[in-house]
Amino acid sequence: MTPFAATSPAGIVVAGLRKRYGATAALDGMSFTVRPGVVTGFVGPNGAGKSTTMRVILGLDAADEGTALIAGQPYRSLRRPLSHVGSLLDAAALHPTRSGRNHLLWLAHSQGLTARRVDQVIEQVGLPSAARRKAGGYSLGMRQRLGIAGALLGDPPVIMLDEPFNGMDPDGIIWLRGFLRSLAAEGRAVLVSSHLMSEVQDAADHLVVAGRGKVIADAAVTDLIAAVSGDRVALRTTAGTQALEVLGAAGATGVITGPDTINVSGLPADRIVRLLSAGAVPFSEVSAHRASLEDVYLELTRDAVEYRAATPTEVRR
Ligand SMILES: Nc1ncnc2c1ncn2[C@@H]1O[C@H](COP(=O)(O)OP(=O)(O)OP(=O)(O)O)[C@@H](O)[C@H]1O
Repeated sequence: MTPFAATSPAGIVVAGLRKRYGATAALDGMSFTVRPGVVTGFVGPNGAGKSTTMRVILGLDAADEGTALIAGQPYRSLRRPLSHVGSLLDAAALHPTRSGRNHLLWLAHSQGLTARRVDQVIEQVGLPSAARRKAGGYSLGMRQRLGIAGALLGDPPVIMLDEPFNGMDPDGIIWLRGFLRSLAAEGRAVLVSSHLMSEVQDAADHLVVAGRGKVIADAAVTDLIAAVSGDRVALRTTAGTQALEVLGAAGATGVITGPDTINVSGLPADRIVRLLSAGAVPFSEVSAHRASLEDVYLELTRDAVEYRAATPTEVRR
């Protein structure tokens, strides 16, 4: 191994990418890192700059400013690129009269890879029964699987998939989540984009949330959920006034949300239980509020959505 290879960072490092298309700033300082052994979800509303970032990483588009490196090198200087990074950008980009297997053979031969490797990846993505049929007749879900097989051909340490859940049925989605996790468990750096948070749920360990060409959050999924959940605790009690008095005296604030429900902030759930018990205040439930990934996404992207349908009130105005 050369000293350069030994010291170059693994995975993907994107730093300060800027790109304009006329008046549109598609990328406005996009920066993040995709680490080995981790599935990084790349999410954000339509037009956030996810596809442009991926195209720049793959050298298909040039940035006006900034750098995008794979294992410390720009894509264009990688020798035998399929063995460094596997990608799926557009599942529809297929020769319709060629079979799925022939499509992969053509890709493999261009990189000095064997037919045996082609059959291995077909097996891995669950496509053996369809591999010899014309790709033009494939459903979008099957095209996604074929595209993922192509990304795996060179057994690369970095995998990058743009909207791979698109068009997949529920079984396919469950399969892909597990598959992405297994690729990361083998030590690969996996970047997967989606404009739907629900798709990357249970697949990504880390999230890069993009909006208007830059990163608006970059954190572990568990940290993001904790931050958006806040310290709210849901309390169910028939003695609301008494509960508010006891908890208020200990520094908490409460908002009555229903006939026997209160949202409490400022104290952890176990302390609330102890205080209510000590004050002989009856209660039937105390539960820490846990935000869903969907809540996290909506909270973070509220100001970054480029195309939002007018609400009925806005229409009436
Ligand atoms: N070739 C192009 N010519 C002009 N504008 C472009 C081009 N490619 C992207 N854009 C614009 O750049 C911005 C970012 O687009 P991009 O496709 O990267 O976003 P995205 O996050 O991938 O969105 P989506 O989820 O819709 O694919 C958008 O405003 C888009 O209209």
